[in-house]
Amino acid sequence: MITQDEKKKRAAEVAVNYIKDGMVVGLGTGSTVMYLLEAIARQGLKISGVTTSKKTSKICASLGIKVNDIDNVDHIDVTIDGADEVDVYMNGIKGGGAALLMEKIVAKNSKRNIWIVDDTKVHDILGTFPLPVEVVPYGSGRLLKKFNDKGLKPILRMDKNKLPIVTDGGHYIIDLHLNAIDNPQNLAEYLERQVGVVEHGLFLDVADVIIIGGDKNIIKERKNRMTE
Ligand SMILES: O=C[C@H](O)[C@H](O)[C@H](O)COP(=O)(O)O
Repeated sequence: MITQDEKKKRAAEVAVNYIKDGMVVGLGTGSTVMYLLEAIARQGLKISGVTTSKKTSKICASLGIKVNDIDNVDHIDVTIDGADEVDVYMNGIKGGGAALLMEKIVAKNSKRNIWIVDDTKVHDILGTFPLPVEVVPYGSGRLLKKFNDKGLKPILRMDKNKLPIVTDGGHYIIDLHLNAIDNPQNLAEYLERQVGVVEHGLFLDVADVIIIGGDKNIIKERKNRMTE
């Protein structure tokens, strides 16, 4: 049996083959993406990276990976990112590392999105992983109450000093402990209607390819991507 870290690494090692010299590549956030960044640096790939968090920018700087501002590139060829949970429809939950806002902006501006996960993250229905919702600090207490009244089991995410964690965008994160999300589309639409919600971690119809690292790697490809 291989470890979860080894599975993440395997997925990242497959994903790096989708990158070619000269590409503009969206670079996700998290421990799985860390393996990807190491592989990009090791192979000396000449890419222009568009990062999804301060953390990823910092790692790129330390590994010598060139980074460009999202507003200074005219397209993003492919974005490779991790995910916290994926379902059989290739939808997912992201934001466990509080980077969901920039991740969604980069993903939505990419020609192709590839996710790299280990096989422990694949479930029939989303919701095992608490759903992160990024909110404006002002009035976040009202949103907590509203979500609680609706039975969404919200918890404000805290740091080790018991202070609300603050995202790169200056917002808070409320995690919804739902266990099972029967209708992700409905929940996404409800959250998008709430004033004070900046973004949520439901990434529906975003991934074109999911590389699942495990004893045997699995590659899933979306056949018909819905366009907006
Ligand atoms: O906010 C963080 C991101 O959505 C990550 O991609 C996600 O949490 C997966 O991270 P990891 O690869 O560390 O499990």
